[in-house]
Amino acid sequence: MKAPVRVAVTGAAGQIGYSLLFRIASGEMLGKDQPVILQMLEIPNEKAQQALQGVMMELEDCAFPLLAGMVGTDDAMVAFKDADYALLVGARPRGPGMERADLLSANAEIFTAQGKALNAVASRDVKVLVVGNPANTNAYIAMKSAPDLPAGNFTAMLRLDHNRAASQIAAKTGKPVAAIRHLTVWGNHSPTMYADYRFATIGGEGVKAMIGDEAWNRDVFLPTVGKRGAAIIAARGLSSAASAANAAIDHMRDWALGTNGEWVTMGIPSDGSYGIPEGVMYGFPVTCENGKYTIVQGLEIDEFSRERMNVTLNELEEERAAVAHLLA
Ligand SMILES: NC(=O)c1ccc[n+]([C@@H]2O[C@H](COP(=O)([O-])OP(=O)(O)OC[C@H]3O[C@@H](n4cnc5c(N)ncnc54)[C@H](O)[C@@H]3O)[C@@H](O)[C@H]2O)c1
Ligand SMILES: O=C(O)C[C@H](O)C(=O)O
Repeated sequence: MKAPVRVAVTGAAGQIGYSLLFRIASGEMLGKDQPVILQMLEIPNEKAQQALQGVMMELEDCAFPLLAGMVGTDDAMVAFKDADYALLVGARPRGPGMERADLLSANAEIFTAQGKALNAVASRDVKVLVVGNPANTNAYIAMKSAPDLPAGNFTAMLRLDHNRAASQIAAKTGKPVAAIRHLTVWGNHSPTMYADYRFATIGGEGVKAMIGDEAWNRDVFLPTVGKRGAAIIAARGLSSAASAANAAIDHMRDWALGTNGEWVTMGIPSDGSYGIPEGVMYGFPVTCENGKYTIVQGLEIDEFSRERMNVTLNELEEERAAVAHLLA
């Protein structure tokens, strides 16, 4: 039996937490041979802490063979202590009358504090996934607040967008979703994201040629994928939770256990590839092996794609500028 690893999850009593924790404890994220210790963080509020206790009771009641321990806390220094994996889900939601800038600064405070706590107490190899919105900028803030950890340990979740794009393509082509390869989503987890199937294949055949409909790409596919989060909120009255938790599991599993050469999308600090300025937390196509991700290189960027990639880049740069004073 392997030694247990420590998995920190913030916002553990929230919607996504409820879909996520049980799957981590059952081995779906890190493998059926990998025991885990769950270190769960919630806000210092009686109701939230009580709800967290309830979640922990249920985790106990599952008698998961791989669940080697549990910690529930309101202290980030406890939750992140020696963490090997950290899923930062808890964030401040947008309230009535709140502008995007207010949301950015409310979350900047949370992710500055959590970045500092990770810097102080987490494993030096900790793999961090930020789910809480605005995910890319929150991940950027946490990364900047943790100068002693490698910047590449911080990632943002674009995998839900990637999975949404795959399902739309499967529906359009009538092919199984599992057969789609080489798909990606560039940029920000926001409606400006650029879902790109120009390189995608199904059974070795190019998806672009198979669909052969640029108007569908521009007028149906891109808006459907980009606005899917809003469509779910409109339908459910709550934001996506099970699909978001599923994407978080996919992201961490692939990062930790590898993709066997297949592309997945991760929000990562740019290394300058594809003209995206270094350090910007941007969705890229990557492959993963031995616990490391590598950006897929050499893809041709046509004029339409460059335009889309710049729109989402500009939005990220605006978000970065809006929080810059908090990171000084
Ligand atoms: N990146 C993505 O694809 C994606 C997809 C879906 C949702 N999200 C985002 O994920 C976040 C969580 O969604 P949810 O539906 O679970 O929300 P939720 O409101 O149900 O749960 C969030 C939980 O986080 C807790 N929390 C808030 N601040 C915290 C802090 N500083 N430390 C620890 N816990 C804290 C809250 O008390 C709450 O229990 C939201 O920001 C949502 O917009 C992102
Ligand atoms: O869109 C949202 O606000 C929720 C989430 O980020 C999503 O994509 O479902």
